[in-house]
Parts: sequence; C-alpha cells; structure tokens
Amino acid sequence: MTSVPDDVLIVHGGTPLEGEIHVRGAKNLVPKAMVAALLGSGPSRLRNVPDIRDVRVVRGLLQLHGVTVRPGVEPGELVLDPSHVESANVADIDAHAGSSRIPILFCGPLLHRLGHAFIPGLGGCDIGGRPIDFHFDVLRQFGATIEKRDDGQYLEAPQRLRGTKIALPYPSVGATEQVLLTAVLAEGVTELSNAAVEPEIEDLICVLQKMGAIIAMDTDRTIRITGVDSLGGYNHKALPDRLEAASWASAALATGGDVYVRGAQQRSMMTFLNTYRKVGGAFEIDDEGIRFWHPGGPLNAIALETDVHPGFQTDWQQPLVVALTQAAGLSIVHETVYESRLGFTSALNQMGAHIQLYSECLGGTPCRFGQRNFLHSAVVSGPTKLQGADLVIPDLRGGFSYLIAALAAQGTSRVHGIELINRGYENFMAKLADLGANVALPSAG
Ligand SMILES: CC(=O)N[C@H]1[C@@H](OP(=O)(O)OP(=O)(O)OC[C@H]2O[C@@H](n3ccc(=O)[nH]c3=O)[C@H](O)[C@@H]2O)O[C@H](CO)[C@@H](O)[C@@H]1O
Ligand SMILES: C=C(OP(=O)(O)O)C(=O)O
Repeated sequence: MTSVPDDVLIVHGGTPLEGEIHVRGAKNLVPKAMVAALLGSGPSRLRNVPDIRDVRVVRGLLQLHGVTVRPGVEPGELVLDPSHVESANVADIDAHAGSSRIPILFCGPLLHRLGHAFIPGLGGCDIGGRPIDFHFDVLRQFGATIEKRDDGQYLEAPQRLRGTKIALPYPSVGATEQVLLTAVLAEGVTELSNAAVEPEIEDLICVLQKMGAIIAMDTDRTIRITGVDSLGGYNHKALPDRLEAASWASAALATGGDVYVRGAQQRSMMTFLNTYRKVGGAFEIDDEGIRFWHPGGPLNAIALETDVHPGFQTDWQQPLVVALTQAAGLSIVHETVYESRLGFTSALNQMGAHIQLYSECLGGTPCRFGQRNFLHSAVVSGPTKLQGADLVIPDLRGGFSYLIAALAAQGTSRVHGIELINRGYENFMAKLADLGANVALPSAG
C-alpha cells in the first residue's frame, strides 16, 4: 500500500476566489540567478526573491560551497558573496540529494572556479523521465570529464573549459542554462543552436550581462557567447513568476471568481492570455498586475498544445485543465514537453470530471511521444460538477490543480501532501485566506 503524506489541507469547496494576491520572482529564474553569483569575483544582489523551498535549497547548497548568503536591505533581497568558495568544505553535500533540479547547474561555475565538481542526485517533479544527458553531453564538449558513481556525478576540468559549437536535440531550458553558465567564462566563442528562449532564460542572460558576459541572441534560437576572463557581481530584480500568476488565473476561472494578481506581467504571459480569452476568461492588464475573472455564462472548450516558448508553457497546463472541466464541449490537450504530465487527471475523474487519456498525438503537431505509448493527450468533456474527494498531491503543478479542483467542487476535500506546493508557491496558505477560500489545517479544527 502506498503511504499517504500526513500534511493535509481540508478544503470546503464552492466559494469563488475573490481578492488580490502578489506574485514575486520566478521559481524558474531565481535559483539560477543565485547559482550565477558563483561566477562573480564580488558580491551580487538579487531582489524580488520569493520565500519558496527551491530558493531555500539553493541557498543551502551555495552556503555549503562557501557562498555567504544574507538578506539585503529591502524585503526579498539577497546578497550573495562568493569570496570564500575556494576554501569551502562540502562534506555534507549528500544531504542535498533529491532536493531539486538546480544542483546540475553548479557544474560550469564550479569547474571554472575549482576545476572539479560533485553533483548529487537531482529532484524535481516526477512528470516524466527527466534525463540529464544533454547537460553532460554539452559539458564534455566544453572539455569536462564526467564519472558517474553511486552517490552522484564527479566532474573535472583539467584545463580551462573551451568555447564550442553545440546543437541541442531539443530546446531544453536546463541544458540552455547549463551552456550559458559554462560558456561565459570558457575560452573563446560558444555557439548554441536550438536553444530554449523562455523569458526566465532571457532574464538569466540579463543577469550574466550585468556581470560582464557577452551574449547575443539571434531570432532563430541561436545564442552566441563570447567567453571573458572574469565576471563581477550583479544587482538584479528577478522577473515575476508567470507560472504562479497563471495558476491563480486558472483558479479564478474554475471557481467562478475574480483575482487581481499583482506582479503579473503581460509580456511573459501573452500565450497564456490568448488561451484564457479563448476559453472565455476575462482579464484586464494595468502597470502593476493583471485582474483575472470569470465573466459569467458558459466557458468554451478549446484545443491546447503545450510547447517550448513562445508556445503554451507546460507548467500552465495542469491548473488550466481544471478550468476546462467546466467548459462546454470537448477540449483537447496535447502535452508535448513531458511524457507523463497527465496522470493527475485520474483524481479529477474521481471528483466527477470526464477526462480520457490517449497515447496518440491529438493536437495538430506530431511530437516526440506519439510513437512511444505515453498517455500524453487528453480529451476533457464538460461541463461536469466536481465533488469533494480525498486527494494525494503528485507533483507541484498537479498539487495546485488539486487545490483548485477542491475549491471549485461541492463539499469537502482532504488534500494530502500540501508541503510540496511550497516548492514553487510562496505563502500559498495566506494567499488562499486573502482570497476568501474556506480551508483549514486539521489541527486548527
Ligand atoms: C527549475 C526549472 O526551471 N524547471 C523548468 C524547466 O525544467 P527543465 O530545465 O528540467 O526542463 P527541460 O526544458 O530541460 O526539459 C524539456 C524536455 O527535454 C528533455 N530533456 C531535458 C534535458 C536533458 O538532458 N535531456 C532531455 O531529454 C526532458 O525530458 C523534457 O522532455 O523547464 C521546463 C520546461 O519549460 C519547466 O516545465 C520546468 O518548470
Ligand atoms: C516541473 C516543474 O518544476 P521542476 O523543474 O523544478 O521540477 C514546475 O515548476 O512545474
């Protein structure tokens, strides 16, 4: 029998979410900008840092590597000082195994600084195989040697890493960041083709440019990096979390509510906003954020395909699927980024949704998973009334989706494993309370 986590939230559904919440810096940028501080000769200042688990994990890892991390003058500011990296004692690094996906990005900076690196096993959401072959292939191209042992990967750079010509088999976000964080101090020019160009990557490039890096982005997914001999610190305000913002937008739609997301930015959410409008959601953009609401009447079924940027971001998919259970007709969802990101729908079906999974590519575009028997397409038929249920959170976005479903449902749900949500949603319990959600921890009665 699988064990059920004992961190439970009791959700009494049926109340529309209404009010205002604030999103701060992006989970998918902030930890990487923190790693970039390792490349500098002086301290860096990062602002708009959210208090989420992935930030705490990277903070711990950086401290283990000799980086001093302390709060700055303004709330959400971190000052990262890498002056003592060379004398750090990393004996306890095993304790960080399985914590997040970020440790793999320490490779380039540590190789430049120390000539060697040890990377413990990675964590992150269980939504597919999540191999790291691209990362090691590119590091080898820069001149690193890699040895896999039982406890993790040992890397060495006997000489200064050299710029190289790299073509990624797929525009992987992490592998693109790996190249950036390695190429900036490598000798000569690196040309990366088929790069990922997500807004968080552009923001990381802004961070690196502030440190003294020379990075040019072409329009065709090619990034050219001219290596420099040294980098300084940076002062940067992290871009807001477009993934968290979209989650609250989906929650507003699914519960028939009205939520102002302070900090949400149109530019990084254009594809989401187009889809939101097609489904029948309303939004209004101002200089400080975006108001999202359900305008009344039926929602529209849509065809949705996730993709790399500028396509529909995969991390937006799970929360929006809950809103699609309330749309009239058949919606089609084709998940092309992760092979196993639709498993969370079986719990929605237990709540009354009608979602059928398929291994064929049901969107317009055949993807990498079509011939491989992965259930990566869904047909959602709606609208269906949802009923409260006992739910066990499977992954970060799936977890938030279960919260949305429980809030939209009639009756009471018990959502187990809520601690996982803290990995990417700052203070979500307080935000739920601010929006009038009827939720309680069991100990609070
Ligand atoms: C911390 C962080 O920023 N996480 C984000 C990052 O994850 P992450 O950087 O892990 O995602 P990738 O873009 O690398 O993965 C995309 C696809 O490439 C494949 N792949 C990737 C690397 C590799 O070495 N080999 C390989 O085959 C993956 O299995 C996946 O199918 O981008 C994803 C796609 O926007 C987001 O969903 C995650 O929220
Ligand atoms: C998949 C995600 O994150 P990670 O890469 O950190 O597992 C996510 O944020 O939805």
